Amino acid sequence: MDYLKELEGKRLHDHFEANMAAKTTRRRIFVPGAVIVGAGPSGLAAAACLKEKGIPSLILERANCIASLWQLKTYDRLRLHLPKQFCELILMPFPSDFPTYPTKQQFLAYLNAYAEHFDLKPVFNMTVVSARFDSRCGLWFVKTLGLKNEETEYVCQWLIVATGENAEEVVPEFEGVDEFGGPIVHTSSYKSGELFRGKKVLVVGCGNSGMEVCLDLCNYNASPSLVVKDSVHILPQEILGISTFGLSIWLLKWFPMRLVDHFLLLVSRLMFGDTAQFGINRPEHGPLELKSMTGKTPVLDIGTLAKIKTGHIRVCKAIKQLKHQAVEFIDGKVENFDAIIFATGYKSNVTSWLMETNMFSEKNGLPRKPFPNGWKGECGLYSVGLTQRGLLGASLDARRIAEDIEHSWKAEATHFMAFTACALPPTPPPQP
Ligand SMILES: Cc1cc2nc3c(=O)[nH]c(=O)nc-3n(C[C@H](O)[C@H](O)[C@H](O)COP(=O)(O)OP(=O)(O)OC[C@H]3O[C@@H](n4cnc5c(N)ncnc54)[C@H](O)[C@@H]3O)c2cc1C
Ligand SMILES: NC(=O)C1=CN([C@@H]2O[C@H](COP(=O)(O)OP(=O)(O)OC[C@H]3O[C@@H](n4cnc5c(N)ncnc54)[C@H](OP(=O)(O)O)[C@@H]3O)[C@@H](O)[C@H]2O)C=CC1
Ligand SMILES: O=C(O)C(=O)Cc1c[nH]c2ccccc12
Repeated sequence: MDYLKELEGKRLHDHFEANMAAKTTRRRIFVPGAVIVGAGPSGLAAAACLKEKGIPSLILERANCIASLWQLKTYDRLRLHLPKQFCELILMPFPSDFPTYPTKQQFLAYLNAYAEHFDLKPVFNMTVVSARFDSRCGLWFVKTLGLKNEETEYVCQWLIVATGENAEEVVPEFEGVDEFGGPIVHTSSYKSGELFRGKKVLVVGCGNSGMEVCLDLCNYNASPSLVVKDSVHILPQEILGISTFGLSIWLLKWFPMRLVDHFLLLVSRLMFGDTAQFGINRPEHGPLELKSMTGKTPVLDIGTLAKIKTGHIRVCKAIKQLKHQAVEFIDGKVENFDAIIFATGYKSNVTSWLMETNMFSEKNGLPRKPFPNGWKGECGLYSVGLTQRGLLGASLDARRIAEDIEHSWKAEATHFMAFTACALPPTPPPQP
């Protein structure tokens, strides 16, 4: 009994101490210019565009480095899957000796050079937990927690959301997860197939991550199986040496999307055959139409399909439930597996911290207005890199945001000059 009392007393004391610590460290900082949430490629591009126009900004980043998605949550053999000209950030090209599809290390070196060139110094380990607009003073109040839960409130006129479409992992729930017994990981913590040599691995999800992880597993002599729940478009990364993405953009200048989709599907059929014969059905809508309607990115094949054709990667139906070291599929088949890798994608986290309901959809945390208009909200709120158009889309957003802020920045500077000119005493006439 005494022990319980002592425990309760200690709990109250700890609670009091923690509260005091948090209270004593609470700070409020006024930021001239914009606060940017997220130091990924989008946040960096926005800050660079503002800097170029002489507008100050402060980037708040929850991780301890820039581009944390690329640095901490991607596998070793990752390369950009679009050619470099579609992935460089605005205002600074890739070095000319970069290959067409830069490696993850090259892309990170470029991003570090970018931050250095524009002298961007994000505040790291600073997680934004809420942001609200106060209409009485016309300012944003951005609350953050540091590593020791210390609270800081940043106050600013412009708020730029750059937290990405991949802010949180999506991990579906299945009956029997606790029974499985083997490793279960998300692709964000997968580095290479080394740990899975000789193992039977089930990869759940057939987006670009799932497809590329399967290929990597093959290269390490693991035996991957791939869950294709519904359907997916697989396109060649290049058509006769020309990037499929580049070719599509060019064709879209001349032809309607449906026709370009027909072309892409025809060429894919010629190059791959009918993917349905390997258990991979194509969606009802064409690849570009589906991308623009739902944001679902087609898979750009870098060799996975060949491994499916040779049987090195097996295709499975959706999962019904997990069992001890085994998985039951909806077609009734039960198969043994040593490990499961969820390649089930990511989601935005904006609605969890932004106290504003107009600009972002509750459903997916992305701007309600479709591309190219999703970058601007109300009351000085902006978003960059959330229009499902990859790095190219982020650069476009960053440019528009900086141009927009520049208008009010200039207007205010003129206002301020006029105000100081009136408020200051007149200059005394020169002495003879
Ligand atoms: C494996 C992979 C490969 C890709 N390859 C390509 C490609 O080849 N070409 C292409 O165009 N696109 C590609 N993409 C799309 C991808 O969205 C972009 O590459 C890019 O990373 C997007 O940049 P971003 O800054 O918008 O988001 P992110 O890179 O995700 O950066 C967002 C940052 O915000 C931070 N953050 C999130 N929440 C908070 C918070 N509450 N407080 C503070 N900070 C926060 C995160 O820690 C992160 O550092 C790829 C994506 C993945 C996952
Ligand atoms: N080399 C590169 O440049 C690479 C780029 N990327 C990019 O990164 C982003 C994220 O890609 P990725 O991680 O693949 O995520 P995606 O969201 O693109 O794909 C997730 C996949 O998981 C499937 N899925 C979701 N839930 C389940 C479930 N319960 N059972 C079975 N399958 C499920 C989805 O199917 P459905 O849609 O039917 O629900 C979808 O096929 C994309 O933009 C992608 O293009 C990724 C890897 C490499
Ligand atoms: O979102 C991604 O993963 C990208 O790489 C960018 C992208 C934008 N539109 C596309 C259409 C086809 C393939 C990739 C993209």
